[in-house]
Amino acid sequence: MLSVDEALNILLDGAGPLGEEEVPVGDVVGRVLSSPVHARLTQPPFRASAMDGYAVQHTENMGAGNQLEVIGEAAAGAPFDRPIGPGEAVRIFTGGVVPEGADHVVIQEDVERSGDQITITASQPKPANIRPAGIDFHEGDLLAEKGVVCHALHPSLFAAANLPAVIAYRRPRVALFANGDELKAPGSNLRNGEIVNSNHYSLSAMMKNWGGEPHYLGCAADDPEAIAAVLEKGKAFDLIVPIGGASVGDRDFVKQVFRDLGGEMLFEKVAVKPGKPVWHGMLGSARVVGLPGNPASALVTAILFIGPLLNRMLGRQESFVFRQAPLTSSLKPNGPRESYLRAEFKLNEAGQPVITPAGNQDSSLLLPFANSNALIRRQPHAAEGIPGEYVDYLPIF
Ligand SMILES: Nc1nc2c(c(=O)[nH]1)N[C@H]1C(S)=C(S)[C@@H](COP(=O)(O)OP(=O)(O)OC[C@H]3O[C@@H](n4cnc5c(N)ncnc54)[C@H](O)[C@@H]3O)O[C@H]1N2
Ligand code: MOO
Repeated sequence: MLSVDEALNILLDGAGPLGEEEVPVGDVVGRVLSSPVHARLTQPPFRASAMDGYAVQHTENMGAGNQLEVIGEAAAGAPFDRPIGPGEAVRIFTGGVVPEGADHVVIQEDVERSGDQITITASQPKPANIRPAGIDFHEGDLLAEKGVVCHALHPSLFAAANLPAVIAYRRPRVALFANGDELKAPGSNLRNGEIVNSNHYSLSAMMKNWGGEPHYLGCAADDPEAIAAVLEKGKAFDLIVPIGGASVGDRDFVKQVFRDLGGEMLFEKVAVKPGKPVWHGMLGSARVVGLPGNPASALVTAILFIGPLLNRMLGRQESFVFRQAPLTSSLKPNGPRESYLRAEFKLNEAGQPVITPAGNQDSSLLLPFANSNALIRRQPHAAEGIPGEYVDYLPIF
């Protein structure tokens, strides 16, 4: 059986970005830039007042008792269009254009005004309260590199640089479908043997977080024709993710139908626990990653395989960064598969990082997974783990 690394190498071989598109700045959060973004203007575009007050020419020993004549007003968006000279002042507001000739703004708290006369009431030791043009960035400056994943600060940064849109990699379109006669929608009256169809909800949420565009194509019955129909639909997508029917049961038809449709199988099993039946192939131009039906198996294999694949399809190269923390409880010796244990990472009462594996690691369980924020990685045949021993873990959620 392939190791996780061997399977990842096959899966990621040849995977790369899918194309580019223009994205309005308001929608860039989570998108990956496909080219560097440069400022289209200098910000601020002019010398701007940082305070409400009076723009003046600063003089040595300027301070209490100095009188100046107010010759006009400069509000934000409405500049005063003449230069000012010694002894003159222009009423100015925060964000207003500082008139030519002025190099200082006396804040209004330091001034008494009487008609068009102001008298300064406090020492003004040096020129202040003016933001030079371009203090934030200049036209042409690099705002964000190619490959950056935009976060909540980028929309305002790009907008402030006068950019209505930027160019990002197209999001991979993912078709996912469930299959199984026993699966019913949430809220159904379940008969004996039926369970709720739940995997695609969290899988879709994770794929969205990884930058993909998930489309749920529904739940196919355990019937080759139904599965063929949904796989055919999936061919129009970048990635097809069948959920369940991956194993060896008589009614696990997905892989057989995939082959009958001309699919090329690239691997069928991985030495990983949970998730051994995860499989991968090509159907036309669509990549296919088949996930096992057990919920924890589906979600762990999605983290291990679909996350990195979407990352590559978005032009990114990063791989997992494992961290280390000491165990709070013991672990049984590991079997022959690389294992990923649902676990909670936290700081203990002494403020030290610790990690606690969930008590039950059965691959059908969702509740302990939902209460976890990490996966502990155990190598094949790892010896018993003892409390205090450092283990590798992958932060999730
Ligand atoms: N003889 C063997 N039996 C099994 C093997 C094996 O190697 N030999 N592998 C086991 C492993 S490991 C796993 S994992 C499971 C996975 O099997 P399948 O991918 O074929 O999954 P199903 O049989 O379709 O379903 C398994 C389980 O999960 C439930 N399920 C399926 N889809 C959903 C869904 N969308 N939402 C919620 N729950 C779902 C399904 O009802 C079953 O209970 O096979 C072992 N067997
Ligand atoms: O690998 Mo299965 O996912 O062990 O239950």
